[in-house]
Amino acid sequence: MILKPNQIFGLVTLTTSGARFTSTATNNLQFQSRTVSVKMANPAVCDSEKKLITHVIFDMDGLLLDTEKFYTEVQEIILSRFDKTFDWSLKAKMMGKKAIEAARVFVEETGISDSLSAENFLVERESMLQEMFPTSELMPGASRLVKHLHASGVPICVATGTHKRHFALKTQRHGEIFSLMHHIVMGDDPEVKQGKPSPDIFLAAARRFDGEPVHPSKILVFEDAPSGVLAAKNAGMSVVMVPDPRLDSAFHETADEVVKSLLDFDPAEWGLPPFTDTTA
Ligand SMILES: O=P(O)(O)OC[C@H](O)CO
Ligand SMILES: [Mg+2]
Repeated sequence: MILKPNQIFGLVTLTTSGARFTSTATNNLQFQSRTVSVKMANPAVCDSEKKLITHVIFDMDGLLLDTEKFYTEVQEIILSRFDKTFDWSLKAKMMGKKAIEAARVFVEETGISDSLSAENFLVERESMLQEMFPTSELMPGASRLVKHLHASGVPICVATGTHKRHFALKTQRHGEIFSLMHHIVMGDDPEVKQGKPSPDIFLAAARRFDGEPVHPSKILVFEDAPSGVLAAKNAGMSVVMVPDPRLDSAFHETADEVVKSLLDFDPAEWGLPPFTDTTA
């Protein structure tokens, strides 16, 4: 069964047939201290289609860079002012989105919009984020995978909901990795009319590769956020999800593959050049 983009603008639950996932031996992945059941429920991509992958698009926050924790921390601080707590069901609705879109979700879902507008929420969190972002670290396996794909001649790029100013702060210690990207599309790009789960950003990223237009079925996206996984599927692309272990496993079901870390991704299973090293 092939999903059409307009079938999956919301979260879908599909059957498990034909699905593949990376785990130890069963469909239970051990994530730190708790076990999360991982059902690969999207049969949209079969094994023969996987071998068609020629191009790769990386998400950034929470996927290449360990930056989602900064947003979580700041949002916890702001909510505590209202005697409220920040939880992962709200986090799941915010992550991956453009700043103003996530901000609207935040103030509305927590019921504080009468006291704090989305715009003022962004102002309030800005100074804290500006201090945190320059300390950003790479996620495990990010450097190895990016360097491998680049060295193998696979065209790679970044599609991130973050805007230009924050991108510069987050990546200032990681110029080497980001310089390997063919291009980088950010949330404030004029072609990105709507943030994830709209396919805008991934379609814009696909258009900017060199050469003939790349068909979405030849593109593999790496994402950590539910909205990002949906955006990739809405763009007609394949997607490997690397979710935070605290995210509800129901969000895994839209992805074509779920891995607990980029270290567990095997390029050869997607027809991409295999790793030749044994180190991570
Ligand atoms: O996950 P990204 O890279 O699209 O970034 C989105 C926001 O900046 C953070 O959730
Ligand atoms: Mg992300």
